[in-house]
Amino acid sequence: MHCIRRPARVSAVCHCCRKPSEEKELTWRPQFLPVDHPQVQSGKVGVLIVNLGTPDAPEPGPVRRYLAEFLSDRRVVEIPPIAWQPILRGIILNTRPRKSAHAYSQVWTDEGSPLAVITRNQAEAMQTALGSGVMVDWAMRYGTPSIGDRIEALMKAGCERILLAPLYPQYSGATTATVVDKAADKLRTMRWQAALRTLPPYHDDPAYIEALSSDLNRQLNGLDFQPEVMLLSFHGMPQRTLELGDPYHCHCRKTARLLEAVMARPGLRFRTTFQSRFGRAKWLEPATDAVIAEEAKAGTKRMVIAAPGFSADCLETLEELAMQGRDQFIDAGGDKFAALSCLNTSAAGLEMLEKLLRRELSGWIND
Ligand SMILES: C=CC1=C(C)c2cc3[nH]c(cc4nc(cc5[nH]c(cc1n2)c(C)c5CCC(=O)O)C(CCC(=O)O)=C4C)c(C)c3C=C
Ligand SMILES: [Fe+2]
Ligand SMILES: [Fe+2]
Repeated sequence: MHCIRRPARVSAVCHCCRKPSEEKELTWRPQFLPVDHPQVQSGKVGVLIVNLGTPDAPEPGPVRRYLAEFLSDRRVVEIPPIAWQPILRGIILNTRPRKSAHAYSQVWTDEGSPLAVITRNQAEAMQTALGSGVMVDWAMRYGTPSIGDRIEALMKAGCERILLAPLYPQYSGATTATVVDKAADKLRTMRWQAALRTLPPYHDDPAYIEALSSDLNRQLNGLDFQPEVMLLSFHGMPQRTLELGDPYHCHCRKTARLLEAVMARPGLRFRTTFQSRFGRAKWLEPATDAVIAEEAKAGTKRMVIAAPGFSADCLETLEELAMQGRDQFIDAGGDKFAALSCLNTSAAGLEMLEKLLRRELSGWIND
């Protein structure tokens, strides 16, 4: 019998051929084993939490590098590279980095970009929650730390099984799928691959809806005004992706419908909108900025906005919604405005995340 899988172990001894990895430990090596047997660590389970990515600094150079990688992903911009790359290199990367760097500088923290800081904190909290039987790490799809490097690190630490957890509740080709592609690119280079599981979209998972409902209700109860309308603003996508069969739009709509029902706040109107339009193509509608202005012009005085599709606060929520959104609302005649936080490391958010991860780890770890 060659090999029986054993519980998690990181050993200096290969548990298959029982070859000690350190030459000095070779007290009993049978004659037939090769002397150059590599060091082996095995039997562990890893979780890799992934989010979109962010520049390394709020300056034009790092933002340019980040945007170049992000916007060259063919799942993000579905224009043939022969047409797109000249526009990207010739126009966008010469104009947008300066503007975006300024926006980033308004939300940057002492510890770094909010998206990276919060994602790291979520991973640390999951390490504590799941215990030492699992190794939890985090990565970014674009920029650093990269998915490939962190998969390699988990495997070097002995993880033979990895749960890849893109923190996108709503699936889209431009987010969830490209994370899986990137992980597969890394595995493609390996002789001995880890077994991979992926966290499915959780847009309608009762644990996610409950977590959102309880955390948003908690934040609403702490406001010093009673909002008339609550916008549920999701990141936009080109309209064409919906027509091509991407489920993202349906997932967003379903999250919004379930959330509104569970939040049960009579007297509060809910509207679903799509933000962060990029480029000239038609994007999903209605657009968040248009609805903010339309509401204020129609006489709405008190508005709150939440972004249920973002697991962590980032440029798009802290600058675009909380800062620009407020200005748009007040300039158009509104009076009171609040942008609510994402689930981040709230108690409700972490409890939900632990539940989802434990479920997907089922059979790999003891409950
Ligand atoms: C939550 C899901 C996201 C989807 C869907 C999404 C699609 C998408 N985004 C762009 C272009 C940009 N997005 C940018 C920032 C950004 N996008 C998401 C999430 C989704 N994007 C996040 C979490 C962030 C914030 C990153 C951060 O560092 O805080 C940016 C960069 C910022 C800027 O220059 O404005 C761009 C550009 C496209 C084209 C797209 C769908 C096809
Ligand atoms: Fe985006
Ligand atoms: Fe649908």
